[in-house]
Order: sequence, then C-alpha cells, then structure tokens
Amino acid sequence: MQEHVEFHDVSLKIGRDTILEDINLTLEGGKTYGLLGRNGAGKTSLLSLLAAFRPASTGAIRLNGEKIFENPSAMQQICFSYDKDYSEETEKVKSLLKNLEFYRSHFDHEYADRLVERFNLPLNKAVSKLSTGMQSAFNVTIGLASRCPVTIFDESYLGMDAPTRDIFYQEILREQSEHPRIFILSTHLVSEMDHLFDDVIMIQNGRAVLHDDYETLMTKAFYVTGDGDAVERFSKPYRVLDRQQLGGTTSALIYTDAVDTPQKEAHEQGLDVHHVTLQDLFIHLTKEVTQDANS
Ligand SMILES: Nc1ncnc2c1ncn2[C@@H]1O[C@H](COP(=O)(O)OP(=O)(O)OP(=O)(O)O)[C@@H](O)[C@H]1O
Repeated sequence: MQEHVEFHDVSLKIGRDTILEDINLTLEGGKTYGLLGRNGAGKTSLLSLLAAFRPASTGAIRLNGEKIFENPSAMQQICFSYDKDYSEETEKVKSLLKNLEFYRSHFDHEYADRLVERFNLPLNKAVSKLSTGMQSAFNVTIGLASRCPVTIFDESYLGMDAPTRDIFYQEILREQSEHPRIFILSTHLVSEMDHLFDDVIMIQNGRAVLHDDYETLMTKAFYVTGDGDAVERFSKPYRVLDRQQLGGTTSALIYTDAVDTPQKEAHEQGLDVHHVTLQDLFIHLTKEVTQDANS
C-alpha cells in the first residue's frame, strides 16, 4: 500500500501562543519533501506532532487513515531523526545500533553496517564521545537503516562536513529509488539540498503557506530584466517578489500561479527571462509574507 499522511486542520497552542494554525497537508509515499521555513516558523513543532511527541491542540494527523497520537502501530512506522543530546549516553555505537532491532521492526542491520563504514563511524566508541558531525552521521544512520515508511530528518546535517553531507544525499536518493517511502527533510541548506526534493512545503508564522511539486514550483517564478518601463508594464498583473534597478534597467522577480506561465510573452516583449533558484524564491517569498504580516 502506498503510504499517505494527512494533516487535517491541525493547530498547536502552547500556553497563550499559537505555534501552528490551519495546517492541511497530504504527503504521499515515494516522495521526498523539502520542509522550508525561517527560524521559528514552526518546522520542528510540525514534525514533532507528526512523530507523535505531543498531541495537536485541534485537528488530526493520520497515517494511512489512522490517527497517529498514542497509536503504537502508527508510531512504529515513523522515524524522527533530529539533533539529539547524547551527553548522558554511555552506550557504544555498536550496542545502540544492535538494540534498535527490538524497537524498529523495519531495521536493516546490513544496511546500518554499510552506512557505518561509509560514514567512518567508530563502532567501539561511546556515542557521547563522538564529535558533533559524527553524532549527526550516527542519527542519519539510524534514520536511514530503520527504513520507516515515514522518515523525518530535522536539520540532521548539523556539524557534518561537506563530504559527509554528500554521502547522506546520495543515500537519500538511492533509498528513495530502492525502498520508496515518505522522506521529510527540514533544512536551511536549501541550495545544497533542493535536488533531493520532489515536493516543497514552506511554513511561515505557523502556517503552511506553500505546498507544490518542485518542478511546477520552479516554473511559477522567474526574473524578467530589461527596460524599466517595459518591465513595469509586463509585471503589472503579477505578484512581484523583488525588484532591482540599475540605471534604466529593471529586474523583477515574478511569481504566478498561472497555468501557462507568461515567460514566452516576456521574451516576445523583448525582456530577458532568467530562472530563479529555490533558495532565492524561498528568501523572497518568506520576506514578502513577513512584511505583509507586519503591515
Ligand atoms: N516548548 C515551547 N514552548 C513555547 N514556545 C515554543 C516551544 N517550542 C517552540 N516554541 C515556539 O514555537 C515557534 C516555532 O518553533 P520551532 O522550533 O517549531 O521553529 P523552527 O521552524 O523549527 O525554527 P528553527 O529553524 O529556528 O529551528 C517559535 O516561536 C518557538 O519559540
């Protein structure tokens, strides 16, 4: 069966603060989701609800139609890899990995061994004695080898050097093709990880302000550059996320939900059209929403 997760009208309130509001999302098996949001947007809060660490204040989260919270069989299907504090952990890498087979029904020991080798993890060292980057690699090893149908990595790259992150990215791609599941990658390294995403979800001020498939999303935004008046005329009907002027030349970042994106039309009007990166789009979309929220 193809896994699916549904957030239905989910909110989270802590004390008087509304942390998450009106979250409605559907996630499907075989897809890798990039979860993006500024600091404090609510990414970890959202993921901790999905991992059933806490109940939602309203609404429901379901895995394959079953509520997740306090449901042991649903919780068994979800792995949450985050920047865990191992300072009190006296167990060695080897024994902690061995113990996992009792908790994680899908855990693949051979795969864990391969990852230990790839990440160069010292099996006989206490986990608390691993460097920051090695602890991240250890977390990632558990997340990948547990082969949970829903696997969440919340900023799991912390402290990892570039070659180690590259191994992690290769493994995500290989696992998704050989053992398809729902991967959720919460990250600030947008430009480095965007090639992994099938879908992009953006959280802003506790709301899911965008959920789109990566390819579609990247056709919705583009830069037009040219004579200032011509750019103004062209961009009038569209949402302009950013505008830069240099002498008589203007460059505008257009974002549109139009099914037929108007890039051809821009060309016909003598304007240059350039692609936007996901990182740029993220910066300008979240900047715009923040300004709106404050206005
Ligand atoms: N236990 C808590 N009590 C009160 N407020 C909290 C608690 N945990 C989180 N928050 C608040 O909820 C909001 C969202 O925090 P969250 O950690 O989910 O954001 P995030 O998007 O993961 O941020 P970052 O990218 O900085 O890790 C923040 O305003 C934070 O201060």
